[in-house]
Amino acid sequence: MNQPTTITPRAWSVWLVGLLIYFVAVFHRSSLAVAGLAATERFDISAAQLATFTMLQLLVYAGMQIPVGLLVDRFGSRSVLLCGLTLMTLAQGGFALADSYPAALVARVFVGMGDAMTFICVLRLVATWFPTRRIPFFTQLTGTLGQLGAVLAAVPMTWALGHLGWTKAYLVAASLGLALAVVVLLVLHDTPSQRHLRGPAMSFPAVRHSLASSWAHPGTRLGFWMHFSTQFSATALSLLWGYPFFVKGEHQSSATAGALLTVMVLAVMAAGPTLGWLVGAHPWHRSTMVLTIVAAIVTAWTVVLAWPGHAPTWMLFVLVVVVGIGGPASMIGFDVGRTSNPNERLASASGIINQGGFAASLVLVIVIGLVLDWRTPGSSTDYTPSAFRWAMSTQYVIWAIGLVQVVRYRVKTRRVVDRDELEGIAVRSSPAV
Ligand SMILES: N[C@@H](Cc1c[nH]cn1)C(=O)NCC(=O)O
Repeated sequence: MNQPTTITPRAWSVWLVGLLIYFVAVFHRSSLAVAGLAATERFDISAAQLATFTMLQLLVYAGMQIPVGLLVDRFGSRSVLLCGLTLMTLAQGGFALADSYPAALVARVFVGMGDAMTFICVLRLVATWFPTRRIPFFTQLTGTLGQLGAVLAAVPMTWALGHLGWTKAYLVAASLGLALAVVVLLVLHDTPSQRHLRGPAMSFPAVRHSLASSWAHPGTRLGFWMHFSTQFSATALSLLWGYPFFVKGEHQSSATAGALLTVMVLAVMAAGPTLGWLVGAHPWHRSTMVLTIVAAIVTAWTVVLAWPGHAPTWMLFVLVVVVGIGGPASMIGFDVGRTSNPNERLASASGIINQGGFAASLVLVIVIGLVLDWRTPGSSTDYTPSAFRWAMSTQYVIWAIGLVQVVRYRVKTRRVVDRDELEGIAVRSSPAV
């Protein structure tokens, strides 16, 4: 399959449809964040049971990445995207109608599964439909614009829950998927010349060989550890702990806590395209960019956590901007995976890499909860600033592991990658290393 040399109108339409589906997936994934109070009342559950929704979703998402990557390499993006969209739509419909906690948990598991089938498919479409030198930019743009789904989940969903009630609000959300499925059927082709791209049949030895070959390349491991090190802080803050940390740990008002989380999304928007351009122009320095960004995140957290009393509001804004940049920085991992694997292993390599950040986020979300409970007397959830300081400091362990691994695999990858060839990739057409 030849790489296109220009961006055709069909490439734009395929990308827009893929982006819309990813946007809807981020919307569904985040749609519980503003419904916490309504959920505790509807299902009569505690804060810990509410947090279980988020953990379960992250667990399913991370656990599905490798199987989904293999499915995309075997059946193509179009088929897997349709399957994911159908799952998300049905599951969100089920969540709308669920009236017990177990039923709601089952629905969230399937939302997580459908969500897990989205991003890797879109990455594969970008890598197939766009000229090689444009891939890093459009990959970043996809990740960045998709995050707007979280904004849609915050504002209109709050309105819908207040005005339409739980069932109607979630049913309307679910119906987005029906319209999109029709668009996928009409518009989306796996490649410029094929509606469906089918890879070789999957036998157990073939799957094992393909995964082992991807993992054996130090570039795939470098991508994994890059993704692992960069995004967990932003994910843990945006999905669960940001609001309580700012309000209870840093004595900010609810309005300021909301503004801080919104600014984090704006930082993602601003940083994504810039990083996409930088990665396309300087592929040899991708790991240096990641190391610099992680160092900045660690520094910002250290200033906030070491500040006597609670940190000033301006410093918290600096924190969310720097932490937010970690989201787009994690996308650099996919680019390293792309230039380290042949096309037929691209999606499964992306699946391996995508596990990194979500596994780290899941561990952090759980550990923060455990440390908060440990540092708070009795069974109260009235967490103190000191308890939050302990809990947030656990991130240092994850950063330390991630940074050591990024440095190790950067050295190993640079040994097997030819710099001229890699930088040539930015202007020629065939991914090689
Ligand atoms: N790091 C995210 C994407 C991102 C881009 N900018 C901020 N976040 C990622 O890995 N995404 C996968 C997904 O399914 O969302």
